[in-house]
Amino acid sequence: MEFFFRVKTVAEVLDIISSFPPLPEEEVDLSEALGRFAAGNILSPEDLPPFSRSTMDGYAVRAEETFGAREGEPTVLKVVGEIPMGQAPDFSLGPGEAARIATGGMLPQGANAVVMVEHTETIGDLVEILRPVAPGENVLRKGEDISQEDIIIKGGTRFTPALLGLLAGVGIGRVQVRQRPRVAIISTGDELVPSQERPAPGQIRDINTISLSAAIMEAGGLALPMGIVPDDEEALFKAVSLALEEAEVVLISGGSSVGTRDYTLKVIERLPGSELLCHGLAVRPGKPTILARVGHKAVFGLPGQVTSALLVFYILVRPLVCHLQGAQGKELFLPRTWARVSRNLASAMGREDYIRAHLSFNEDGLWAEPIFGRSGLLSPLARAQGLIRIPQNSEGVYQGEMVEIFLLP
Ligand SMILES: Nc1nc2c(c(=O)[nH]1)N[C@H]1C(S)=C(S)[C@@H](COP(=O)(O)OP(=O)(O)OC[C@H]3O[C@@H](n4cnc5c(N)ncnc54)[C@H](O)[C@@H]3O)O[C@H]1N2
Ligand code: MOO
Repeated sequence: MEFFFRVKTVAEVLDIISSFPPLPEEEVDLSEALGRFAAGNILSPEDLPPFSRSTMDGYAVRAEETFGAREGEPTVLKVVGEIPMGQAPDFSLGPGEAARIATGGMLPQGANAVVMVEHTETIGDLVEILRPVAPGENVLRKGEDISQEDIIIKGGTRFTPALLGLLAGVGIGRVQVRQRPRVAIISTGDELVPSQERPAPGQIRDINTISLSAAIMEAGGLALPMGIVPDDEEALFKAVSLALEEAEVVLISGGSSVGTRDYTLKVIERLPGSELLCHGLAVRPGKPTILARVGHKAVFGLPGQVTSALLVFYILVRPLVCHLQGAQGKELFLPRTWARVSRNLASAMGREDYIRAHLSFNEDGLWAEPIFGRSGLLSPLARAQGLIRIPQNSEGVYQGEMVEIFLLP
């Protein structure tokens, strides 16, 4: 029997993944850009805010004139007008003058600070300033949020709600992104029935199609579920060939191991122009992972075990789906943090371990409590908020040691 003859490390496979060409660019509305990646740096065409604005309701003043003001010894200024919202003031502030202003109002020429209304007393057309303000106090300077020519977002970075807001704020309505990769999912196994159907004895419902589809969408890809294929080499060959016409990435769930009914490897090797890049990954769980290149497209054989399939997705497929969309650097991976581990964990040298973990805070910071369970069980993963990564060159970690955590979507 042929065993895993090309066990590769996660780092090696990630390196291979970076050699797939990113997809072509397209332009989309801001409303469609959330979670996608900027194709290049975006520079601001203007200042935000475009003029200096008050951050408080009160009086626009010349800060220097308020120095030394206090209750009993106020600075008295003449109120020369009120600044209407949404309009530029049609006057400037001279010495000894103040103007009523609302939060967000445009500072008049001559003013450089705002005194909050609760620190003033009005007497007719005069205002007593009861506390001093420093220059710039209670004011958002023109260009303080973003200056013209500032880089708002770097190429390869994911659009977040706040970044989209900044782009809207400087009048950018459309952005360049890379196309969403289409990712086909083929579930294999004679025992599988569609999840809406009632399984007969010996059958189980197809879980991986839905969990992988959701993971693909979370990563910004377009999920193409191709249905269930029986343990039959010809049927699988046909399904994979069809999937390769439709998608840039094909996931075959199940049949990746070394059993007599595991046809994934045979089928991949038969695909015209296919190049086997990895059969066997130095990771637990997920060892029987396959990756091949067919032209510019990637075909993964994912382990059928429900947790292994999703974990390998997060470790390898998600970075590819992000890379194809132009993601760079840490944007390729799930967000990472560090936590103390709540118990000793053993690991074997030469392989990375990913352990599901419950995350919680106490007075020492973030703690990761491992959740154990075989890879055929899904609820330990469903209960986890993170994955502890034990690197390849480690024999394990001691209770209280800091460990790297991937935060689960
Ligand atoms: N002799 C050995 N046997 C196995 C090894 C090994 O090294 N030597 N590795 C084990 C590991 S680890 C894994 S992981 C599995 C991987 O097996 P396959 O990728 O060939 O997957 P299947 O055999 O088709 O399925 C495994 C398991 O998962 C269930 N499954 C599959 N697809 C789905 C689905 N879409 N929804 C729900 N459940 C699914 C399937 O019924 C099996 O129970 O191999 C081990 N064996
Ligand atoms: O390596 Mo398997 O993927 O443990 O279940």
